[in-house]
Order: sequence, then C-alpha cells, then structure tokens
Amino acid sequence: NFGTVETIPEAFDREYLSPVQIGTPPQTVNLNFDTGSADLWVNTNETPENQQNGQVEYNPTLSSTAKKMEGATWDITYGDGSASSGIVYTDVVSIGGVTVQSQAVESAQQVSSSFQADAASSGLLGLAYGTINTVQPVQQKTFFENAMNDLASPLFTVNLMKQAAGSYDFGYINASEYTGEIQYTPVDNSRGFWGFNPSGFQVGNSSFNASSWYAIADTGTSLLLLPSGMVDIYWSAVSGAKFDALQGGYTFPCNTTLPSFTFGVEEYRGVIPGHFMNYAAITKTTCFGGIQSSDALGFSIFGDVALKAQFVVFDGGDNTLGWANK
Ligand SMILES: N#Cc1c(N)n[nH]c1N1CCCC1
Repeated sequence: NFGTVETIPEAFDREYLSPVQIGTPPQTVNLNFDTGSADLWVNTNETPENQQNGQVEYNPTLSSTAKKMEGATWDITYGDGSASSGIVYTDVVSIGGVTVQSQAVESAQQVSSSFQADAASSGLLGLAYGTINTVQPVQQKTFFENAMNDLASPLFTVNLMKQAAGSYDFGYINASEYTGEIQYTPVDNSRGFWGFNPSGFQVGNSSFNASSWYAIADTGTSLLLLPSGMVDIYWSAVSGAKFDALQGGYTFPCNTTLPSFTFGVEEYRGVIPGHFMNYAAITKTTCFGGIQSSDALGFSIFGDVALKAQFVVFDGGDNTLGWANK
C-alpha cells in the first residue's frame, strides 16, 4: 500500500509538523518527522502538567489497542541539547493511510524546556535507522521500518516547502513533486543516519568547487550546517555579513540580496535560492543566516534550509538517497 500526509511549517520553517493517528479509536497528534533520529515519542497523560504548554496528548488508557511494553524505557538527547524520556507502549499508528498494527509509541514522562515551549508539537516521529533508537532493553523499529515491507516501494519521499504545506509520501514517488531527473546516491548508514557524500558546492553563479565530505539529510534540523571553509566563502559574498559570536553565527543586513547556494551530489546540482538563506530577523535590520558552520558538530547537516528546495527520496530498499530540484 502507499500513502501521503501533509507537513506544515512552523515559524521560520524551523520545524514541520504532520498529523499522525495513534490508537483505537484513532487519536490525532501533530508530530515533528525527523530523519535525524529514530524514536517515536509523544506527550501523553503521563507527561507532567508543568512540562506542557497546551500540547495535544495521546492517552493510551483511551485506546483499546494500546499495550504497555513492560520494563521498557527510553531516553534521548538531541544535538541541540534538548532531551526527553519515559516509558513505552505499542499501539496502532497510521500516517496518510499507511498503518502499522504494533508500533512502539514512547510516552514522555520528562521533556526539556524547548519541547515544553513548543505548544504546536506533540512530539517526534523518527525516520532515521532503528539502530539509533533509544528504547531499552529491546531496541525498537521506526514507523517506516515497520511499514516498509508492506509498501508498494520500500521508500518515503520528503517534499518540504518554504512557508507552505508540503508532504511526506510513503511507498511511491509522485512525479508531480519534482522537475528533471532524480539523482540517486549511496547512503552511509553506519551512524544510523541517512548519510551521503556531497560532491562540492557553488556560491551564486561563481565556479563549482569540487569537494567530497560526509553529510546527513536531516528534516529535524532547521539550518544547513556545513564545514566552516564553505560557510566563510558563502558569507564573504554577502556585503555586511559578519560572524557574530553573541548570536552564534553569521548575520547580515536584512535588505541584502543573497546569492544562491548550489550543492553537488555526484554529477547532480541541487540549487537553493538565495532568499532561503535568510533564516530569521534578529532585529529590524539584522538577519540570521540559514547557512552556518557544522565544525562544532563534527559532521554536516542538510537540514530544512536545504531540504525545502529539494525533493528527496529516502530509499530503505537499496539504502540510497534520491535528490531532485522542484
Ligand atoms: N539538535 C538536533 C536535532 C537533529 N540533528 N535532528 N533532530 C533534532 N532535533 C529534533 C527535536 C529537537 C532537535
């Protein structure tokens, strides 16, 4: 079978939320689909009231198909320092008409401040490899891994948009969502991520700089995080841009016209329009850049700033990533 679900951007396209049905009768919660992690966790009746800010909850006691996974716990910390933990149920989970009968649903008994403040998000749905799922003592599979063998094709596609509704499609490739040909490239999943090797980059209409490095395709990260050498070259082309340690990255005058950023995947060239690199205004006149350094992380992340300019195929059958412009 196959299905499609809309994904809606929050402010600044900092995250995208999609409706998910959990339990019987179905309870709909909006979750942050994250190809950079592998836990499906959600605010529930077990999440302390003082750690919530109006989030919609999943309540397993109201679901006839919910089963507590005795002795199972989970505990996750993300790269930005945010964290959550709790216990585990299995229940029926459906996304866009694709149903998994027994999906591990992780109930949050603790969530850190950034999750507490994010009133629109009821939790995360991990779409990385299950090898980095945090459930103990028995590691659990992701929704996609559980659904994959029943899908028409063992893949999902990501079509994020700048400040507009996009979609996650499961089990099929919708030719109307992209232009040109899809460039497939092998995935390095040794660290549990959808890792790949970009082949270079280009700022605006200048020459292409061939270079091979490791990066991950991560819908759960807002920005495009690259080696500082590339980031310095990009912002050196923007008059008034400067590295502002206080803000933690490059800022630039909001009224500046920004050059596009092109990345290579083998012979393919993915183009990110210049205005996508204006992430958010800090003041009326100073804006924060959407391309920032990944040096502190140790690896590059193609987050939403890049992904919203592309149509991306996450193929779990042959462990490849497919890239296309749109
Ligand atoms: N940091 C970080 C991060 C990442 N690299 N992928 N997803 C992340 N988060 C999901 C919710 C909070 C952070």
